[in-house]
Amino acid sequence: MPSTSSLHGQVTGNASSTDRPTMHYGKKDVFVYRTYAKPLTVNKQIPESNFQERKNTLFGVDVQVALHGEGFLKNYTDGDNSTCVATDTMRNFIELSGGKIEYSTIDGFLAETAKGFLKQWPHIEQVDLAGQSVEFDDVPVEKNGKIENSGIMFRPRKTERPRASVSVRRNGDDFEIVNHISGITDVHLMKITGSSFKGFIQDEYTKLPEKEDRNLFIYVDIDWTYNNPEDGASLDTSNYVPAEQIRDIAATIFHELNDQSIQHLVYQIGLRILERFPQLKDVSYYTNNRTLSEVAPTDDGKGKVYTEPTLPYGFQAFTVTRDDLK
Ligand SMILES: O=c1[nH]c(=O)c2[nH]c(=O)[nH]c2[nH]1
Repeated sequence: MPSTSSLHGQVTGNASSTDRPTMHYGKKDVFVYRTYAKPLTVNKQIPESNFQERKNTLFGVDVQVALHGEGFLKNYTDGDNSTCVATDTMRNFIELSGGKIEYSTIDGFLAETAKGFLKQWPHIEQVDLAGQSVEFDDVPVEKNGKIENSGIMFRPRKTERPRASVSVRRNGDDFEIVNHISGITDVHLMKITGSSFKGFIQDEYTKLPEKEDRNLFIYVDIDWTYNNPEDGASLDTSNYVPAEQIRDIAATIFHELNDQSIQHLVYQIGLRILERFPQLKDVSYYTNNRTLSEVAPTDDGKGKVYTEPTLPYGFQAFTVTRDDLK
């Protein structure tokens, strides 16, 4: 089950031509930080977002790699390491790749790095790479009487981190992207009014009261795929959909919809995303319900006092596809 803290896209699956579907190995938590990477600029303005540019002055990513190939079998069966690429070597390769490629997205960095692995070691059949952004915000400081972004000083941020995963497979002399998912993790949004939850099954197990109006606090991970994986995973970003625009669509729909449940909300967000971006194939969610527990109304009658919700938390998973738009 995915969690809000896990790396995107588990690097598993049957990719080898052997009949050993689980044979793969690699390294996780390879951190790459690059200063002065290429900026990502917006391709299409949408009404829900004023996002213009991801400057990438400090680009950080937490990478996971896995290699597949029949050539690795003898490492297991014979203790013969002659084909073994040490996982420490993989780590070095990824870190150095961070400075060799002109990428502006995690997706582009991962896809090009995967191709680099296939070029460097001819017995590798497939490379899976997953990466989750390590986000830094430019810190506003006083400069000549005005508050402006520092440009050289940053503070880390734990939420709203773009992520991607790609699998690149050798196909003769060529390389083929066989899987690509783009996403954003840990979008945390709370709406203090304008959400309800009622009409659910009432039986001898039901304790939850119906709510005509509740606060709704969700942690959501959103992932999307492209009709053509090259649009999302190449260094040319002219058809790329920035995670910031997806995040802003989610917030706008949450704001404007009188949602009947989290299920109702995520479906509407998915429809809007697919409407705005025809190059996308589908949008998937994993939500976590962190709705605050109500303690009491305030004495002045204007507000309410809440406290943290207690375990366990509910979750929802759903994929909206182009068929849902019809
Ligand atoms: O939006 C919600 N969906 C549910 O399925 C659910 N179940 C629950 O207890 N609270 C909620 N809220």
